[in-house]
Amino acid sequence: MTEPLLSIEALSAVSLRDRNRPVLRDVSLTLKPGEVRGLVGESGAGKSTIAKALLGMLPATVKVTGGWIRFESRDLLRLSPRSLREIMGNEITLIPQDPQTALNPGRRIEAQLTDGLRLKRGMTKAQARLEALKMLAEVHIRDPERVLGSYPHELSGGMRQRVLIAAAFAMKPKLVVADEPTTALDVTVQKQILRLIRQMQKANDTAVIFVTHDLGVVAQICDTVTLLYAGRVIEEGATAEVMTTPRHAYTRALIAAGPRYDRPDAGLEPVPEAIFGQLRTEIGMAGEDRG
Ligand SMILES: Nc1ncnc2c1ncn2[C@@H]1O[C@H](COP(=O)(O)OP(=O)(O)OP(=O)(O)O)[C@@H](O)[C@H]1O
Repeated sequence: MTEPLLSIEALSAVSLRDRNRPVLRDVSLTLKPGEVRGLVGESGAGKSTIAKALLGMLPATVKVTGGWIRFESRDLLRLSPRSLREIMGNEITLIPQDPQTALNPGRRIEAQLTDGLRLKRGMTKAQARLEALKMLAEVHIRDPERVLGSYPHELSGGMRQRVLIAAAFAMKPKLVVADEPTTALDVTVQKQILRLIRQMQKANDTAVIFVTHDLGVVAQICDTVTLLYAGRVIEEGATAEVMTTPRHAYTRALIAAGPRYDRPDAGLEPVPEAIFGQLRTEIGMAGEDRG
């Protein structure tokens, strides 16, 4: 059996901003090298909190109350800031939600792509430029010279996201955390970007944690899925199995509601209110506000 690359064990956290309300409740999941796992759930389910914990970016107002995050043999929650800095941006990287805000508007793409290569891989300016051109070609950017010379506002949203995908894979990381990477893009571009992430992941055999609201996206690109509600794992397993034989009534209702279950305007069946009641009882949320 392959050793897991990542193993989250009984992770619990509370929000200090919100009267110590539980944000994560005993969350466990494992990820093998090269596995693509979807983290799915409605707003407030705790997906981003898990992503931030993996990236060493938990806000001061979220307090971990128990559990471990083992990355290979290291416990990410208890590493020195220096060891964390060595891992983040190198072994674990991020594809962010909004390519617009993730890039520095005042610097050309070349400077933003080559900084890491020069600093972390010790390349000269000329070597880093060549490497950046290669990286852009890998994410199917046709005129990499022009893109390197551009400022972010001169590129489309899809192009900016390609640049960030190139940057995320540039260091040959073991794990990429993709935090709703297509939410800010047009539907047609979304499809291309999903395909690209999957291609890059396969070519490099990188493990990916893919945060999304969208079960349709999970079905398209994730090998495995963990479904969260109010910080609790409700269902998990191989994507094909969960989608065809879901065990929990909530999962069944989400699948029936269609890929965009989070958008009532899509005109699909909403999740019946009774199921939320059942979830709240199971999770032991009596007395907590729903939010
Ligand atoms: N900076 C913060 N400080 C304290 N609590 C927070 C903070 N950010 C989020 N929370 C709380 O953590 C809970 C989970 O939020 P989180 O952002 O992880 O959910 P999510 O599933 O990613 O939702 P979304 O899809 O809306 O991003 C929420 O109840 C929220 O109130």
